[in-house]
Amino acid sequence: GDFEKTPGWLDWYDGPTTPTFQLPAGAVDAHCHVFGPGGQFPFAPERKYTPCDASAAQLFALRDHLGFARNVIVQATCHGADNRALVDALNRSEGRARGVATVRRDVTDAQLAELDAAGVRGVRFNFVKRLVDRVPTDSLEEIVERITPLGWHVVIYFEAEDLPDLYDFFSAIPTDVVVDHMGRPDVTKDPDGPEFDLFLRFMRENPNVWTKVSCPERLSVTGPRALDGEQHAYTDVVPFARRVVEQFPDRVLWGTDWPHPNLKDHMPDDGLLVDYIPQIATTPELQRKLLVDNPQRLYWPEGA
Ligand SMILES: O=C(O)/C=C(\C=C(/O)C(=O)O)C(=O)O
Repeated sequence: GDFEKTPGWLDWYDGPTTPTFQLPAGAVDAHCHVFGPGGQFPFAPERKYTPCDASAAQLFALRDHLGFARNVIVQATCHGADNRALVDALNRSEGRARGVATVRRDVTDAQLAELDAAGVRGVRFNFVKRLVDRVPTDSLEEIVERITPLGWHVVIYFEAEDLPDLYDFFSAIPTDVVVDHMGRPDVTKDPDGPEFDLFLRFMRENPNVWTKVSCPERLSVTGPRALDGEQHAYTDVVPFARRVVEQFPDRVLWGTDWPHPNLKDHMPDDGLLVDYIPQIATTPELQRKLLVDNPQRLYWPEGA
């Protein structure tokens, strides 16, 4: 059916510039989504927003335009635990995409096997209250038990204020754990202050924990322009992301987050977002780890 977009919805940026920054060969966009198309893959009744359509073909066209070789496609909450759009995109990717799904505790072994065969390599646990209703921890623990034999990992999306309460639960997850967007730090705080140090301590104490250093456009308070007018500079986010890349160079990932759900005040040009990367990964070696080696090790461990 036709789905009315959430009022004020910002569609993804049409006609992104060609990045100035030359992505290294084999670069992976390790965090992106597909939405519907709603006529073919209906959005979930329990969703908390209704997006525009954003197809696999459009995602792969952006991949090629920006110079990425591969994608990791993450199930968006607007599709709930209905992973059909994700599986369809993986099937269309000719082996160039892997997936992170959303499952419920009653998922069957056959369904897990089907997701694994399509290229799913992890599940996502979302704790952002504006996106999902809270899932009881015992359900999540049961899902972890079910996916561990598959060699899958757990992607977690939470807000920094919730990390203290979730710290022990996250630290007990036995698989690899990938944090979306650094756990959304409050970038008005001191990057060397106690709030961000809790996240850095979480990474120090748990060598199985990785993080995406993506989505400056979600975290920035100063906005896309630097004082000198440079676009997509997100200068208040850079110190946080640089610290993570330099302290944990082998456990960081990056993604465009296309098609950028729930942005309110501006829609980034994905070409300029790619140009942001050298500000947070400042050497070719760090860029290769962030964009090639790390996502390859986690999502294509079998090799190229
Ligand atoms: O795309 C992101 O990573 C961020 C958001 C949304 C989702 O992840 C989703 O709906 O699955 C958000 O902060 O609204």
